[in-house]
Amino acid sequence: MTIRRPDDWHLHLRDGAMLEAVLPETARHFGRAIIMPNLVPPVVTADDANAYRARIMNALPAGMQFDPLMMLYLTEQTDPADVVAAHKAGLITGVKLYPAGATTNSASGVRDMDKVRPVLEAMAEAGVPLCCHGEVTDADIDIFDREAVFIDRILEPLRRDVPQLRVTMEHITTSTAVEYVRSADANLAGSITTHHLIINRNHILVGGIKPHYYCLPVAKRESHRVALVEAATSGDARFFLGTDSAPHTDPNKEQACGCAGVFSATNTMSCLAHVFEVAGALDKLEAFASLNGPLHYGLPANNTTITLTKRDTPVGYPEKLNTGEGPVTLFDPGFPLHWHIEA
Ligand SMILES: NC(=O)N[C@@H](CC(=O)O)C(=O)O
Ligand SMILES: [Zn+2]
Ligand SMILES: [Zn+2]
Repeated sequence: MTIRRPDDWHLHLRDGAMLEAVLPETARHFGRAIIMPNLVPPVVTADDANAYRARIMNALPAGMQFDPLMMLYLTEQTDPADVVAAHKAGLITGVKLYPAGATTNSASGVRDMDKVRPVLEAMAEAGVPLCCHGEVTDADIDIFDREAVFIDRILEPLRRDVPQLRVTMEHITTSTAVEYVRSADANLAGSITTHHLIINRNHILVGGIKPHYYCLPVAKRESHRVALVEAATSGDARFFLGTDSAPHTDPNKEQACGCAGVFSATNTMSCLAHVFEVAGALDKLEAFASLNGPLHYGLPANNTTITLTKRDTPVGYPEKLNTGEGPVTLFDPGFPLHWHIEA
């Protein structure tokens, strides 16, 4: 099966030795990716984004083609003029909202949505997309409810007050989010990860705790996974791939307080072909991975292709990627992957 080259609309490349190790894993199959700005310190200004982009291009092995789409990390100090100018100059694709404390390296994120209202209004006016980590952080809200409460308390009021803002609810994990995106106008889209199409919370918790399946938002019960598969394989243009491939070294995952994040860049396309085949929707894979994302961000689809071939012999993906910072365990879907990718 040959499809347009896919893009990844939510990717963590990190920096330094980790960046060098993980970048080829994405660039091998993907044409572009939205690069998450949650470095330490975060990517908050156009200058930061420019410098980070240069480090990424510098780490790209000779002969590989890849276009990193840069994001700014929204803080309560973000200057609306800097954001609008950076977007106009083509330096950034959008701005990322992390509710403070919601996930990895989100301490500089937003505590009070009123403080960022001027930036969001300027973005709506200038057509700058907003990407959201859609979870509230209130201590009294159960971790399995944090996405649904984000819709009620943050996203719906924001979209009512600033309806022209183009929003992606990223890495959605619930049928509530699927329904919310379906019920909205074209200014709202939902990205879905590879792992949330494959695992539910049992994978994390049954038979011993599995740190390599722990990510945020945390995987929910099976009925939510089924809703995500239905959305992804439906062909509905408002749903597209954002892998949220988020490498952490094994020592950082396998400990009493382990980091959140699943690393799936290497085998994502084989996993997706499997999921779409099981759903009887291989003909919708191209829309989900290669067409719907560019449509939402107002970009053309890639003009090169990749070919996926199903073989009797499974693909021999390694269990771990060795990086200069230590080993990173690759997402294990729990079944053999027979779809081979030729880029
Ligand atoms: N998804 C995760 O569990 N972790 C991401 C952050 C994020 O996307 O929320 C990371 O940076 O490690
Ligand atoms: Zn997130
Ligand atoms: Zn992420």
